[in-house]
Amino acid sequence: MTDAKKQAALDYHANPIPGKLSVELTKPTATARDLSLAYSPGVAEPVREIASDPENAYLYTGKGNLVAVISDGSAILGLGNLGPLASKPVMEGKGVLFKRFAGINSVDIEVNAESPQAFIDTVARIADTWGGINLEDIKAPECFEIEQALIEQCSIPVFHDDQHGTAIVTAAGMLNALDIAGKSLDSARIVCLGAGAAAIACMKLLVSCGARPENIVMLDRKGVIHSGREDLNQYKAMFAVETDKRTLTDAIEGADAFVGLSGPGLMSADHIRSMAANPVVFACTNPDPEIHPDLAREARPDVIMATGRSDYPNQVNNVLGFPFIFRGALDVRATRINEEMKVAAVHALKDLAREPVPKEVLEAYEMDEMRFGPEYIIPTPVDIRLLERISSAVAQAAVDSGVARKPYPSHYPLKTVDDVYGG
Ligand SMILES: O=C([O-])CC(=O)C(=O)O
Ligand SMILES: [Mg+2]
Repeated sequence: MTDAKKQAALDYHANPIPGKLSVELTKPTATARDLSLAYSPGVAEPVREIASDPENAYLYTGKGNLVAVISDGSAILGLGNLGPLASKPVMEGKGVLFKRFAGINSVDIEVNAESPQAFIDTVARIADTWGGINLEDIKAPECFEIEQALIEQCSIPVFHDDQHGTAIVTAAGMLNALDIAGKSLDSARIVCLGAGAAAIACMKLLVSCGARPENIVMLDRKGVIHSGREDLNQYKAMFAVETDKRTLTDAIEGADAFVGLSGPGLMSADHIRSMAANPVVFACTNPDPEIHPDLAREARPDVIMATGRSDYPNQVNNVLGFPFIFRGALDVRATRINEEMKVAAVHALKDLAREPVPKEVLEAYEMDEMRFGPEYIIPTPVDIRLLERISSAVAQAAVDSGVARKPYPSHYPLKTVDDVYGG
């Protein structure tokens, strides 16, 4: 970023009031009567109701539309372990996106935990008060154990956004990009640079969607993850392949697709030049991608390129997933977000990219045209139809797969965030 853009980002966060979120009241509070209902003595009535049946919390409190965004700051974007407090702008940012795109209230919680177990215990003890828990920016491999333990201990959806949100959006974008390149997922040779939370989840979901494990080469900081390595944790070991390739230069030659979830600037023009025809390059590290889109295009005019950023075409970022996935899960009171719901989200997102783009989106991006092709493989976050399509698909999949505690919502499909409480 230029110095001017950096300063603009700081000013945006500082002015006119610090931060990006506030709390609003939903009930009248003008009169003594109002206050006697909102607080003592009236508040005792919903207390008694909830004490006698915890489900009543959905009726008398904000629980059903409230998500906790929880991090320990151990893997903030692609910036690394900068601690809980430094993660707060990102967690507030996730709250902005939850509210803006899906009408979901959220509170950010940054936990200073000395161990994964301490983090798990902290979250488990406060879990009941939320409709769902979005885990964010927690480093691998600890994030896998943390998420699994919390899913087991909580009866509300617990979702590690960097794994599954990113994987859903990547899979949708990849299916479309390969299609545009005239290729298919089941025969594509894929190189994944990075072996953290997002990388492992992305490759797992691509395999669920039809990619062949033997066609995937994953690299961590030490190079290719191959079957001869003895330093692999169980998550990386799932992707160990028999190969004599050792470096990115070895692996990328002739590859159809590259997925970068690693660090800034790790891919060179030479790497991209050695890929197969119509290469698909997802350089998704935030804020600075593995290769700059301008450099990639200069090296390979036939590239189909995506980044995690909103200032270039094809933003493959979990913002296209998590707000709407939680919306659908909350509205059927799902006990968890399962594989069926994730795959339903992939297809809803992928299919939406093939439809004509509404004029509001063109205006927001100051473009005359956007149409399914190399420069538009995935919808943009401002596309209001995401709310309708993904939430509906996820809610239906939750009902069909037996994790919903309520029927498919009668107020669906949602056309705007003003509709989220129904009529
Ligand atoms: O915040 C973003 O832009 C996407 C994300 O979750 C990350 O990079 O960790
Ligand atoms: Mg994140």
